[in-house]
Amino acid sequence: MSALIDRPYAKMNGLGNEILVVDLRGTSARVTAGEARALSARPDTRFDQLMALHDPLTPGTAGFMRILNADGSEVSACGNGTRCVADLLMREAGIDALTLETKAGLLVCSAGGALGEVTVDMGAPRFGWAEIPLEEEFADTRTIELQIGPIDAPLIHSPSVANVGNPHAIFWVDDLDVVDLARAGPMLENHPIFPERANISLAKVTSPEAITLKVWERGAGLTLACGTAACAAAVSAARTRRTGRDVTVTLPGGPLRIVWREGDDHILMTGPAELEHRGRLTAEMFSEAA
Ligand SMILES: N[C@@H](CCC[C@H](N)C(=O)O)C(=O)O
Repeated sequence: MSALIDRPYAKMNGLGNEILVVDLRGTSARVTAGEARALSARPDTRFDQLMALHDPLTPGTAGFMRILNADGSEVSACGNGTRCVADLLMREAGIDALTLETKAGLLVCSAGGALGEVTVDMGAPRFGWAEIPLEEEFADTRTIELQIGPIDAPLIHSPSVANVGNPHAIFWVDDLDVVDLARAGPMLENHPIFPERANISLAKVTSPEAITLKVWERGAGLTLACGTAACAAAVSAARTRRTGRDVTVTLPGGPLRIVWREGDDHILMTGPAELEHRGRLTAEMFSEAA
């Protein structure tokens, strides 16, 4: 019998990135990989990322978030999911700022930008090859040479890589449809250079303030938006002098504003969070969980 039965959930989205928030505060329950896959396979609880909300670990924070991808893998960061949880908790408490905690650290969140938008301080990016992590040493991760399959090699190559709480590879292109990301994504996500796999993006710089982006997410596949990919693309574009440090990143689901702040190097991500419906988890939802 699942320990999750009768726990409240909120089905949300951040620019179409499907987020399921499961409230486990006040319990010692933990979502297993099999339970996550079972929930993701259902139309009412389908998600790209599940945000399991636990009691705070650090005093002064609003909660600890365990993050699971649709394939059941646990990860350290999810930008769109963080905005969704922050929005839910700020509305619940009638406040306009709070701090959430993940395996990657503390995230300061505030109601900001346009009405209904949330800003998250995603912290400072990391660029060292071992921090991404990469399998072998690269002195400069602004551009790395990758051996890619014969079909895609002439079309996409030499990505920038960054860790913004999770690993990302950004391929710079003139045309976001130059390769079929649904086909190339799984091969690149599992490329031997990425020992923990990676999120894979195609990025087109359209002005010094604007990037368009398509993302193949590790553990979730093609999604309508990925907040951390937008952050990774923005900092990589600024590092390679393609843009300035304040950009709009437009994903299939819509735009995010990303500011890479001078001084402390922190990335500020601003965008919407939308509540679709609420419910309670039932035994039937886990009948086929492995
Ligand atoms: N959609 C998320 C990223 C979720 C985690 C990612 N798939 C990973 O495995 O690192 C976002 O909005 O950042």
